[in-house]
Amino acid sequence: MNLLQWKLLPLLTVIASIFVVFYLQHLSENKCSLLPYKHYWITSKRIVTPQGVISGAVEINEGKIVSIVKEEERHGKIMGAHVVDYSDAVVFPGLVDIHVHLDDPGRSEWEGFPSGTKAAAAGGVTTLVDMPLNNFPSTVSEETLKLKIKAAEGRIYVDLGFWGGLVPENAFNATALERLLSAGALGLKSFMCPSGINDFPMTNITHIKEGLSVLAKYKRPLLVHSEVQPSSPSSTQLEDMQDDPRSYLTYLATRPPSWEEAAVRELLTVTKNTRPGGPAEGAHLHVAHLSDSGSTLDLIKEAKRHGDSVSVETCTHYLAFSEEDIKDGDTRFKCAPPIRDKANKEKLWEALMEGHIDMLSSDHSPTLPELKLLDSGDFLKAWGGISSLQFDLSATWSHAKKRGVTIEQLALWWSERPAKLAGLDLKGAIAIGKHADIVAWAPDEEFDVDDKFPIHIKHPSISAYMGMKLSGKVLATFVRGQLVYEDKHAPAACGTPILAH
Ligand SMILES: NC(=O)N[C@H]1NC(=O)NC1=O
Ligand SMILES: [Zn+2]
Ligand SMILES: [Zn+2]
Repeated sequence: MNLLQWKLLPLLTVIASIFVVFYLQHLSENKCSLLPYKHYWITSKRIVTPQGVISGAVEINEGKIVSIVKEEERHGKIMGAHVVDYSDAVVFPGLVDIHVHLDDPGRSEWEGFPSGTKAAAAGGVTTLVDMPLNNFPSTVSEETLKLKIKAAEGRIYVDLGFWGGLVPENAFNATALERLLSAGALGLKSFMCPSGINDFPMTNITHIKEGLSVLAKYKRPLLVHSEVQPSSPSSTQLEDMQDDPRSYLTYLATRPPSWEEAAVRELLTVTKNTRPGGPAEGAHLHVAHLSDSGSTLDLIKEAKRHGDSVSVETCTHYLAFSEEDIKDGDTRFKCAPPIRDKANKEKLWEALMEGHIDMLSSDHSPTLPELKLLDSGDFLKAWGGISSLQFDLSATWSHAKKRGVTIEQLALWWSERPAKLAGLDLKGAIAIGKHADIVAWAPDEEFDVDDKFPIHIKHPSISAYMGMKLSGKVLATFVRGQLVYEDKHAPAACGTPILAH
């Protein structure tokens, strides 16, 4: 018995210590990141900084960028340090997508925070700003914003900010708007036409004027869905209602460019107030998802020349597709304002490259596949909204590179300017002191978006990008220094809600 004890005891001690070591390792494992360290360097021959593309190294410590060195200055500096080398791949500021509908809480079966933010991480998008509608209840008060922040807790894989809603119910109630802004909404969003969601009613220009005067105090923007439905529909629109609802042209004719033009014309009567010395100085008006590159854009250019504080975004789908590509019945492409013809698309690209369109967004607005009515292909009844979030970067790059767009321009449109609009000082650039929000991607690598491709949005079948070949493959995504995606996601959802103060 004694002898047995003497033999067993050391064996038991060894087994126990193995367990202890494993347990401690497990405890110290950082579930937020696929990297085991917090202080390291990222190296690449193509690092995109606001001062240009450099070959060199970026030092990251405790979630922030602490130094950036060029190749020729690098020697010795990173000896003995942890290095993640991306060689020829592009090291780019993480994308800031200021226009997404994640539908959480309340309609998370449409998308939801976990799948939406996982798709973002897989696509190189490190910050999202969620729209106040399609979730339920709509985010139009301090209380409803708090519900959203609570729903995001422990369920987001990238950082997430929130727009509040400007609706008739709160537009004349400055106290309610102030409470919503004080609770952290980065700005407000309103619609000048029916939003498609009953609990988010449209605003008129008086509501918008009131909203701007409150926003001026907070120096935060108002984003507007700028389409106005004429009070009496034109004869062509009435005829079109009897046309084939499966035809894309039928749908296109129901929302002509004149809707966008009429909305912007009205908006510009109040943006005068945002000029220096004006009654709404400090407020800013942002035209969401411009599709019309004609008269609507001309009006915006003129307002900018006069010193109005205005900006405008267009979306990936207006740059990637045109009316000519859309097959009858393919309601995956239904959105508002609609995707117009090829000549319009080319003019949007020109306007971007000339600096008249300031930035890009996805307007990722998914729903349940049943509501896209893919079986009947009825463009008039199907849900309007494009599912694209994971392919923001690759889809824009695939088309941009054919037009001689530089990688620095892409960073301006997708990171720096949207971060600035949303007031996110620590986001949007690879620069010392900023959050280490970074995406490494291979600009020449092509891939097919098909059933074999890991798509993370909840309903891949309704994505407009299914079946496409894209270039610009995302290799790795870092949020505040945490490697959140590299072929797989980090185990834990460690994105943080971003609240304005
Ligand atoms: N409610 C909603 O998401 N609407 C969006 N969908 C779309 O195509 N345009 C929008 O504004
Ligand atoms: Zn909209
Ligand atoms: Zn939208």
